[in-house]
Amino acid sequence: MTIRFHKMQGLGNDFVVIDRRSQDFQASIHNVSRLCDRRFGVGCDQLVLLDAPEEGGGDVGVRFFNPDGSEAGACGNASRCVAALLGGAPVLRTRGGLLPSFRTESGEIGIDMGRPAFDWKSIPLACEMDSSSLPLPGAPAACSMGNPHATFFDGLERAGRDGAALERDPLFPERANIGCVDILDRRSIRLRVWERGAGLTLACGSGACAAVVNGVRRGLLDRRCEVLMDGGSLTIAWREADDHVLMIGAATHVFEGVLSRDALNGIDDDRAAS
Ligand SMILES: N[C@H](CCC[C@H](N)C(=O)O)C(=O)O
Repeated sequence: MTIRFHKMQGLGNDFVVIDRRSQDFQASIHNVSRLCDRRFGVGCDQLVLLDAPEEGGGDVGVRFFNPDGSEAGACGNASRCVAALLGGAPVLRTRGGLLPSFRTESGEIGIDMGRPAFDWKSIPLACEMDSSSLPLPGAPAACSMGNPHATFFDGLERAGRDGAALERDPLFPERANIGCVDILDRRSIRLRVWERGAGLTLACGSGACAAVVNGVRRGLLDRRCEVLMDGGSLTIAWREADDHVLMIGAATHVFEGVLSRDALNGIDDDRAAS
């Protein structure tokens, strides 16, 4: 038995996409971590599963899993890859909500990432507090884009230096993605993200959305920004009319593959992640 997959990347943030509308795949913690492993499996920053939309609406159900087996409610770069893979302008049903997609004249892919959330219970944070400035060194701002993000505005270095500890700070009961910003001007920033359950990546789409939103909240950025990351750049616009965040950037299909189920041994592992 084998499993067909697509390998895709958005600004070097790379994904394995498995369409479960035509084949079985159980997203056990073991299977996810083995498949994401760059030596024992295919290797990727996140595993992306496509399912029938069912009652949730949208054209396709999309779920995102980190290499540690944890599930993420949002994944911006992977959402653009799924939209590119399916063609047209599909509406993705994610745990973070329904995400419409579109294609620009230049061939880039846009995703409406919906509204950010700032209240402590939605992010979530450990207790009630002002999420625009957390009681941590560097006073980050926090928000949810369907997944939790903390954004620091004092340079890129913290991501690699303190990301692992900050991801698991008790302030974040579901952990957090840690974004570190170097402001170039009000309409352009550099960003590096230590991703929850994945570590440093070359780019983070939901992290780019969170960085712009948090920068606007802090009076540091305009609502439309170019976000430059190690793997490439995204255009982010936080629309005033409806509070939605639009993300536009590249998405690339790298190859199609066939995975031997032997590679996953324990495929029917009963520790199902979902
Ligand atoms: N690479 C993704 C973010 C993954 C978020 C995941 N690490 C989480 O647990 O929230 C992106 O482009 O938005």
